[in-house]
Amino acid sequence: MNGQPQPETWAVEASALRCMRGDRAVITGLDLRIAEGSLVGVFGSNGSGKTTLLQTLAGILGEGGGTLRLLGRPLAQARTEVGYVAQAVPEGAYGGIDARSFVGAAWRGERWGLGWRDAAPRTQAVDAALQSVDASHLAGRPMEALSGGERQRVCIAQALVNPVRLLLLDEPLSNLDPRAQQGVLELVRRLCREQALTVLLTAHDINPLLPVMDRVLYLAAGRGRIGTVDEVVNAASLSELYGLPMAVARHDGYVFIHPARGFMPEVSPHCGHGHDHAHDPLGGAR
Ligand SMILES: Nc1ncnc2c1ncn2[C@@H]1O[C@H](COP(=O)(O)OP(=O)(O)OP(=O)(O)O)[C@@H](O)[C@H]1O
Repeated sequence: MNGQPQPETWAVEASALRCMRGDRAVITGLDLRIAEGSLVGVFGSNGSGKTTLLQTLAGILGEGGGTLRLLGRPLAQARTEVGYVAQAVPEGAYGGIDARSFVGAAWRGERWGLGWRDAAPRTQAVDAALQSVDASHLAGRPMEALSGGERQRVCIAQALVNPVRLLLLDEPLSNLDPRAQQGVLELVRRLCREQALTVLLTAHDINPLLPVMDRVLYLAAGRGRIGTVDEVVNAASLSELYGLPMAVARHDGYVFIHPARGFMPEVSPHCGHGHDHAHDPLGGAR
């Protein structure tokens, strides 16, 4: 792509991948190659399968067919090097836990119980994870008392408490104001650069990601297309993907995507996630 040398090991390599919800294929055939250390924005209408894809890559949902390799290995062998941050949990779901305990709860030593021998490595891992997201000062604060942006940082720290190389973030920008969104994106960009971490990040609005992402993955109608913004986000490419005539307009550095004869609210730059998308004409694969 773009004449760039191709890496020997892809962070994500999928061919004809099917992603399932129960017995239903949400994504019917996805070809994907993502270079290590890249930041990929994952977009698509409500129900197009963004969460399903991330949960498949995280090994939470089983694959329904095709091939999938992560970090050069079959998913089962790479799983411990994959971190996943789910969509925001409802208020009150943290049960009074503080940020340090929240991060530490994911440390893999917890699985076998915490003996005195494990306490020091766990403390070190938690401190390092909080520090890597500039959240050391939040360690003693209850999760419930954090702002949305602070909480998102701590959630990312939790995913980094084990030595991961692929980080999957499901809508980390939702319900954040533009400044907090920018803070999270700068953090993610830095993690890619400094730790060679590969990040897939789902979002509804492409615009905040334009300055930071290396590749766009657009999902529609059970399929997906990956490339640079210019390669993917244009009328011809999206029309083919959706199977509908799509229009892409650029104005003042913003990108607007909508059906050529309609309205698709979730990709407006001002769209948050707090309103009803039920009339979205471009819902995912049926
Ligand atoms: N727990 C579930 N059980 C069964 N079907 C589900 C479940 N979660 C999602 N689905 C279905 O799978 C399809 C893909 O959903 P998914 O959440 O992956 O889409 P999405 O692109 O992340 O959507 P959104 O933008 O609304 O978060 C949808 O049709 C949805 O109804």
